[in-house]
Amino acid sequence: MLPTSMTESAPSNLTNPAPQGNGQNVSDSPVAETCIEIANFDAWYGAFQAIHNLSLEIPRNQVTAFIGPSGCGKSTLLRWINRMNDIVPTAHSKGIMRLDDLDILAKSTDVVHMRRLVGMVFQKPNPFPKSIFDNVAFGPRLHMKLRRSELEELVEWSLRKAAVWDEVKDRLHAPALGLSGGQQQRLCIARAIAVGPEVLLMDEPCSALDPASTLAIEDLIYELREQYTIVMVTHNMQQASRCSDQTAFFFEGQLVESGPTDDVFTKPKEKRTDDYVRGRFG
Ligand SMILES: Nc1ncnc2c1ncn2[C@@H]1O[C@H](COP(=O)(O)OP(=O)(O)OP(=O)(O)O)[C@@H](O)[C@H]1O
Repeated sequence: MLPTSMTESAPSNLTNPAPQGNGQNVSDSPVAETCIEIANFDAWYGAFQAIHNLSLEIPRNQVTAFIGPSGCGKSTLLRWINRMNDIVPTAHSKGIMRLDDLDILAKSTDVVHMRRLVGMVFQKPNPFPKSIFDNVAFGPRLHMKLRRSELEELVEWSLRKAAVWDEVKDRLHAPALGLSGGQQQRLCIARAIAVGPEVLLMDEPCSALDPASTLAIEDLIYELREQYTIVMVTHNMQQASRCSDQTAFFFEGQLVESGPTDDVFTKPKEKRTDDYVRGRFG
């Protein structure tokens, strides 16, 4: 059973602080609905093709892990899902990438709006050099018109959801950079969910953390999928098997196979997957 803080719904009078999808938990539904559709997707850096004709459906309210050896294109794909590669001048792509009805790759898509729907958490926690409160309030101040009391309510809701409220509630106006690495990463998750995303992208979110903080973030990821669709890049096979529902294995810019995590780990269809998950290369 989830702790109270994780089951509370968002403050009712706020503008879209909760996920903007249908909020349906996949465990109530026999067939997972697709949240992100990727079809015939190719991506390049200049003339170098980093992703080849990749098609994948990412189910709603599940954790999907991207695994594969270094340089196989996991981060490239993740970064296209919220157009982070727009800032890389040589990066270009073609194919289909949709979040529900939103065409992620279309030039006409409002990237600021899209990034509200698709939040990102990075390898190294990257709080702003501001207070804990101001980190979480940053997005809502930019996107929502809230009264002070509403903003305070939303900051508390987000910090509770990210399972860090109890540790920071007495020092909300202290610098975020004074928190431990694990607390900073949970703060970054709170900052990401404060604007009401549907999807959380996580690029090796635990790689800079100690084992105890890693377990805390893994528990959090698993619980957050009740409300968000999560896509996580990880090099840690135990982590993928502990906290993902679906796993996609990439090799040299291609998707080798994807499916329920148990199947990919215990009865993979492809020999390359079997070799990788058993640690024979990588
Ligand atoms: N900004 C860039 N400019 C040029 N090439 C890039 C750039 N970013 C990534 N690449 C190349 O694209 C390929 C895929 O890289 P990517 O970072 O997506 O792999 P990855 O699977 O996430 O690797 P890792 O697990 O090491 O993070 C690699 O060959 C990489 O060198």
